[in-house]
Amino acid sequence: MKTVVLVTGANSGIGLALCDRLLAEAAEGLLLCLACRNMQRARAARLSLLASHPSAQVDLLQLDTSSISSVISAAQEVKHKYDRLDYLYLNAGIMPNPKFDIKAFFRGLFSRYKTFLQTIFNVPYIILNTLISKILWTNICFCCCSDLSNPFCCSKIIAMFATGEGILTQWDGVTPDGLREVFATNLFGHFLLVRELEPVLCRPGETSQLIWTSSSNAHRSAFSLEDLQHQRGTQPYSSSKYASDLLSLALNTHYNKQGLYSSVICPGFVMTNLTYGILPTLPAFLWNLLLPIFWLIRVFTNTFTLTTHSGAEALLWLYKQRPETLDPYAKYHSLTSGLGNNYTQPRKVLQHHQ
Ligand SMILES: NC(=O)C1=CN([C@@H]2O[C@H](COP(=O)(O)OP(=O)(O)OC[C@H]3O[C@@H](n4cnc5c(N)ncnc54)[C@H](OP(=O)(O)O)[C@@H]3O)[C@@H](O)[C@H]2O)C=CC1
Ligand SMILES: CC(C)=CCC[C@@H](C)[C@H]1CC[C@H]2C3=C(CC[C@]12C)[C@@]1(C)CCC(=O)C[C@@H]1CC3
Repeated sequence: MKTVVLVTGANSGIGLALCDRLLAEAAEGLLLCLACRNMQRARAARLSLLASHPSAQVDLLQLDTSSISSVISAAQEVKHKYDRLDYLYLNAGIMPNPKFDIKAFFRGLFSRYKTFLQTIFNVPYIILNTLISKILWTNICFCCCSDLSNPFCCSKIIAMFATGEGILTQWDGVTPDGLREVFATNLFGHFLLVRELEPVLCRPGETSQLIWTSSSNAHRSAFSLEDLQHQRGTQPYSSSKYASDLLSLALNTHYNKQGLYSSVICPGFVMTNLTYGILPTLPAFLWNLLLPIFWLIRVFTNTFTLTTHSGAEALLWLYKQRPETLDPYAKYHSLTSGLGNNYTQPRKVLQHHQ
């Protein structure tokens, strides 16, 4: 009997890399279903997978997670075609029209200018302080750096690179169903899919796994139970990802006794269609020019996984785990060391009392 795996948003980026890695791991025993909104792109993805894994069984499913009717008919098709679903990767996601806020970026960077340099060059605090104070006394950046002795200054810069917090602006729309687009695509459509697929996910005596592609950009401050769809805020992506972390926890409470387990992963910062739009003046291939800078940043934060192959690390790692052994309060991070080695690390994301 083959292991049935369904991946949403499988035609590009991290989803496609995951499919490739799953097939490299276990092509023979796998029945892989690519769930995509655009069938032309889905067919192209299928062909590229079959080119490197000719013996693989790869099915296609039309699914637009932002549309209630599409989710319901896709779920019907799955239940009709397969009598089991072992893994459901909830990966499709959007961050509409993200823009890099250059002002906020430099404000964040230079307000901690001295501490940043201190870390990079590892110059003792006292020498650096004297030097920089003399050179930059009149520099406004220096004025901003009011708290040199604060060891969190540098970690704040690293956090800015790791999470993108405070340096991105986004946009959100409304779907024909009347839902906010980011909420519907990233969260609600997936939730509905899980509910609709209950009969094939919850089978007596067997386990199945739900695996959400969340983000380091998931912030509690962006999420409110009173405004689930994030109609009133400016961080819809962050809100939807935080909501997926919470939902995963709730699904565990609800479904574990029926053999269904849910986990969240964070792929790190990966260069994909989702991120290419962030620097709009830069065509996708020119992003590669930034690679040396990104490799340098990676020395300070192992969250710069950069490639889709590396970003899919935690997704693949979870595939190999027994779900009962996983920590529902953890987010599993794809990480890449300064030397380019990929690994997965659980990090506590939600405290029991939250
Ligand atoms: N790149 C990064 O740095 C990070 C990405 N992530 C998350 O990883 C996941 C994958 O994104 P990534 O690979 O980066 O970006 P991509 O844009 O390459 O992949 C997103 C996938 O989701 C699909 N998708 C979008 N909207 C819908 C929809 N309504 N219905 C069905 N499928 C849809 C896209 O299809 P189509 O090709 O038709 O647009 C595409 O296949 C997302 O959930 C994203 O939030 C999380 C953290 C960091
Ligand atoms: C040198 C230079 C021009 C740096 C700018 C880099 C930024 C464009 C990236 C730094 C951290 C990145 C990041 C994301 C987008 C691109 C950055 C802001 C995400 C927000 C993308 C979507 C996610 O889910 C999380 C990512 C966190 C890190």
